Amino acid sequence: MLLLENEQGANQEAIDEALITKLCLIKANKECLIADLVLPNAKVDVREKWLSHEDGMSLYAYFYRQLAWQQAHITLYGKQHKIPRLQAWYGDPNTAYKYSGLLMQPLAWDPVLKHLKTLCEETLNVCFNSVLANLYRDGSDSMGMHADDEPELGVNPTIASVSLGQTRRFTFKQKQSKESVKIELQHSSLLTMAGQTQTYWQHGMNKSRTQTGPRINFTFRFVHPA
Ligand SMILES: O=C(O)CCC(=O)C(=O)O
Ligand SMILES: [Fe+2]
Repeated sequence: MLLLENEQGANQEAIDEALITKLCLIKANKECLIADLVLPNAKVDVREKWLSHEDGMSLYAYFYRQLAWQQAHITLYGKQHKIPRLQAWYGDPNTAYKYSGLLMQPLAWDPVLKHLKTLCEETLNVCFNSVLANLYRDGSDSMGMHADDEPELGVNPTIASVSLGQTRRFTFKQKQSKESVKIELQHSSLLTMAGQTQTYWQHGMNKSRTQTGPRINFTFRFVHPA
């Protein structure tokens, strides 16, 4: 019996190793179209079908199962609230990140997540050292309007945002005029926010009654070590 259990364990590990090797061979579509969003004082573009549909599905299934998803709490006016999504923060050892009063220590890179980072770096010619992973379990999970403008991201950060799973509507809102622009973030797409986007605009994702399937999003960043 013990032997059988050991054998099964070894087998499972072999499968995982093979799967990781396969996922680390995924390539991004170098020819995909780049659509620029027309937002004043911002630099935002979207690459739809940046990954093939099938590769995106395989990555989605792996990350859903494999990442250390947690439901964090934030404290607002002295009261604790569960944030309406699951999150995980991965990065190089010196990339602790403060977010809504939470100090998040990075988890060590998962090999497939590190590969996805490399694909973003190759596409954009930018270095990243950390990523916030978000899992929106259904349409009632969301992210409030915010700018990724923490000092540790530096001036005019480039942020690469990869979407897998359910398409969700994403909103940009100009900080001063409150003008808003909505786009649909599709499975396997890459959205890039750069230049002065975080200075002049907020972004976020409302709850949805129609877009109810689960979605995973990664925002790759470069955190300047403290
Ligand atoms: O889920 C998304 O598309 C956006 C996530 C985001 O804005 C963030 O992680 O800062
Ligand atoms: Fe953000």
